[in-house]
Amino acid sequence: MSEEKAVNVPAQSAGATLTEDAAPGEVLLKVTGLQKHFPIKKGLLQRQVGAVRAVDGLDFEVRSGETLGVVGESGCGKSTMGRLITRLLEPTAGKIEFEGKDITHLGVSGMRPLRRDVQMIFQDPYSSLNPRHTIGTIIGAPFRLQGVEPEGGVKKEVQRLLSVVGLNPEHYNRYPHEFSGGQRQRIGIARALALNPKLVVADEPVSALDVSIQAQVVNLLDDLQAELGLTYVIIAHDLSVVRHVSDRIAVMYLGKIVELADRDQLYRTPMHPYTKALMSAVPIPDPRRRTAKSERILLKGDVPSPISPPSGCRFHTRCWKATEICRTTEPPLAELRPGQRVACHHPENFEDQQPQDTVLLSAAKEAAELVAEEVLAESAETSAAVAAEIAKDSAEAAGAPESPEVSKTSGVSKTSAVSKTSGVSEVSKVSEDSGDSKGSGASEDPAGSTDK
Ligand SMILES: Nc1ncnc2c1ncn2[C@@H]1O[C@H](COP(=O)(O)OP(=O)(O)OP(=O)(O)O)[C@@H](O)[C@H]1O
Repeated sequence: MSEEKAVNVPAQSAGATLTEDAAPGEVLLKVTGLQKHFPIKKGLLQRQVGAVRAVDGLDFEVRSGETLGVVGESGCGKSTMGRLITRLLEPTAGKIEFEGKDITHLGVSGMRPLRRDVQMIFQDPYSSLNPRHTIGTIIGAPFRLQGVEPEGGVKKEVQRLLSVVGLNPEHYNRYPHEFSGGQRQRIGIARALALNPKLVVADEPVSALDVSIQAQVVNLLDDLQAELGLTYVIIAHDLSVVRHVSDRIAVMYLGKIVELADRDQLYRTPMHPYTKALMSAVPIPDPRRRTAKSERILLKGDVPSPISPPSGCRFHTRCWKATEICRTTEPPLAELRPGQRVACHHPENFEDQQPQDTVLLSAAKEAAELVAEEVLAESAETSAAVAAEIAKDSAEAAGAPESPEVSKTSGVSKTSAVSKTSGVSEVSKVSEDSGDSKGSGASEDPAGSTDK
């Protein structure tokens, strides 16, 4: 029996309450200037000699009822961010507000009510469940810790939660090792839902699971959200998981958000070169498009160390568009389009923000060798087209005669975009065929039949 069957969510029992406080769309969580620097200590006196700048100034909001996806390469600070907003870690600086209340430095007693409202689902369903406890004990633990007595008793409520996540309530007395990976993650989800939270932070909830099981757990999370009005922050290392579940997506690079946009906008017109590179690594499911020679951007080298991140734009050491200003000046996370914020001097699919800066850094020239020529040509074309459209719009809005304005503005951007990119194209030779860069074996859930 596959787990698929189990993805139905029974109606809530009379005793259970739905999240009612924040109306859908209202800001539930607000993060401002959030930082976490882990000190590096050395010597007998344990003197601080530096710091790992895991999270280095995040600003974002999570609205009630939405799913915010957070993506980025390993080590960019996603998990640290998740632990900060659930207050499992103390921030170095910045502010976290939950339902309008400042929770940044709440103590143990102040945190008690918040522990009910904000829950976390962890990546590894094998190590996050105590092997010596029955699943009844594991899922019932939050009630005991919070001193909550659910209507009908803990056992009844745990059994209800088991059926909510698609597991057999009769398996209350079984141990974690008797379940498959997908089922264990369902147990983790049931535990997270026990206290009827408002915000659930899921840190790589499916990356430890087989591909076939991943979709089932993602569907379960989706169904639970619709049924219970949950708000999610879902952390993943690539875009293939979050693209199906997120309303908005934040792309992180070296402790910072480089792009934050509505999901569809991000997929249609990514603006940060790093987003574009991440997207080009996602396998294309459409077999007709698979055969076409698709552009794939291979980023050169590893993510730089968060102990001493690069100056200016942190991505400049791996970006094929980087110019001098990228090395010296950090671009702000600016809303260049409604619903799309990006931190880039030379964004994709948009007017160049620093058109006067056309000389490529040598690192950019090297990176360009890894970027397919088609990507560079397309990038120049779309940037020029968008620039022309923006110029046209603003000319129309100003009521000015169209042609002189348009030709002037688009001319500037077009020249800069083309010259910059054509400079790159000269050194770009590589054109990659599409192909899966990731993927674990798509084997069946070994113990799927223990479900029912
Ligand atoms: N407790 C800690 N002490 C020191 N450094 C830490 C600690 N926790 C995380 N880091 C460092 O902070 C940086 C960000 O780590 P984090 O786990 O948040 O990244 P991530 O994007 O979630 O990566 P992954 O997907 O591999 O978990 C990494 O360089 C990591 O080594």
